[in-house]
Amino acid sequence: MNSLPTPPTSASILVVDDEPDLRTLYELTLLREGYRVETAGSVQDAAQLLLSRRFDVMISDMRLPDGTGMELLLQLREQARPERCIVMTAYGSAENAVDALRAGAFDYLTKPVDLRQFRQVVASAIQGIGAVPTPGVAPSMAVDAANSRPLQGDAALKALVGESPAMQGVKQRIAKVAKGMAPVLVHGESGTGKELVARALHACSQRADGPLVAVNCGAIPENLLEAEFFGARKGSYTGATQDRPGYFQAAQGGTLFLDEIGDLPLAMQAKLLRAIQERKIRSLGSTQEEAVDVRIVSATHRDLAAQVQAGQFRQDLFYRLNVIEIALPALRERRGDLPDLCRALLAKLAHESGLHTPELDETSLAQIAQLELPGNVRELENVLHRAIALGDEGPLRLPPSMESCEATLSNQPSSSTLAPKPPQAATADTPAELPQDLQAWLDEKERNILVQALQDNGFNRTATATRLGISLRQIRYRIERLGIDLPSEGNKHHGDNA
Ligand SMILES: Nc1ncnc2c1ncn2[C@@H]1O[C@H](COP(=O)(O)OP(=O)(O)OP(=O)(O)O)[C@@H](O)[C@H]1O
Repeated sequence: MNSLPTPPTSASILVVDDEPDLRTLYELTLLREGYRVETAGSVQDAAQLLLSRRFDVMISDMRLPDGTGMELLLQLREQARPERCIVMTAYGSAENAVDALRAGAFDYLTKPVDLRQFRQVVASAIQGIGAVPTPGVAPSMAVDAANSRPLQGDAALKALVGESPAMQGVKQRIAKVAKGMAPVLVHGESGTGKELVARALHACSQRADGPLVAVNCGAIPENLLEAEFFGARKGSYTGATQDRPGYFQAAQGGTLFLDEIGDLPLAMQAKLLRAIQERKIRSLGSTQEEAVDVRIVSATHRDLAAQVQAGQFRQDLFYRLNVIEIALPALRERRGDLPDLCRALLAKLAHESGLHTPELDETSLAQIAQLELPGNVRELENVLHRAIALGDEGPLRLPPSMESCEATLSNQPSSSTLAPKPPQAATADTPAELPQDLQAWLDEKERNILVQALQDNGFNRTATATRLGISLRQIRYRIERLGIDLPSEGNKHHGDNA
């Protein structure tokens, strides 16, 4: 079967398809790429081959005469085999593809298979296996080699501070799903660390050497979305004086992180869905389509399922993005992580600002424990930033006049060691009735505070940021996120190429 000479360390691939012509086409395509190939026409034949040897990758059609590619995939997973699986599904059967990804397939291809895409997906599955094992070598080698990026991935996981059971679960899930191509949707309140999760997914994947492109979907003007995502050819719109790559091109071979995906307008959702399904994009003003090899990680603080119900988010796109979900806990659900978080954030802030790292003693921790912190870790970071900036030598103390904290102090009785807040400060801001939609309620509060502070500071963002104890980047981000219109200056920051 395998007649062409192959390099001694080439990867080995098993192709399973019952149509002899297609089998030959795939086999020849792969042999030309320098891989070693075996083929099988049924589940039984494939199982027989798998009994006798290991492969690096198995590519299987979904529908086979005596079963399904899914059965083979599940068998491999049950036996904890190292083969990466690519399944081929009929055009339009999105459910099969999603089910296969959920069951642990590395990736899927839609029939009729585009050979360029076929080569790309296989290359992507092989990439990161490292020193590709020759047949007969212990399977663990392939697994170890596939994990050949422990330091980068470890560092990114460590940046996600917190050892509470909820955070341990999140980190385990990241490590488990990082290696595949399945789209991941990260869900969590604002400030819970969704971007850190996306970075960890990228760093733990075999794409870690490729780019990570982070995009805030809510911050791009609607008329620029298409050009920003897919690129634009010179002259395609006023101001396009040269060819410009889009986020998809910039993320080629890496990860595209779509933050605030729930803010994407419906028209753009349709275009994004097409790009994800076809894995091809067309730059604005171009007649040519180009293939893209990008892993999609998206994030939202919204309830996307509810947005689907309300007709604000396309169900098919939701289905595509949400193949794997990672839910990030709010800080109030993991209060036990506060000491570790404070230590890590203080060290980071002190390093960034050149200020000393204050000691955290029981009193400082007790003070911090009194804060509700509805803005999660980002709010904790802001509180600590202000405390360092305003504090004296010695252990960290929250300044009694820390106005931005007043609203967040809990109603619980203050400890005598704390700088006590008048109870009315806490209750004045507490709604008579609990909000139906906490995030919308918090957004509204945040918006009012920002508008007030911007007005007080003549719409100078730097002065407003200083007044509120947050960084310029954060205030820009919040202004964009909450859609606050500034009288003179436009906000141009939307993509953030890491
Ligand atoms: N577990 C964590 N460990 C350390 N730092 C964290 C953690 N979670 C969040 N942070 C810090 O909090 C800030 C906000 O995090 P991040 O931007 O990832 O949140 P987010 O959930 O993406 O927020 P948003 O929805 O508002 O975009 C960042 O400075 C980040 O480094």
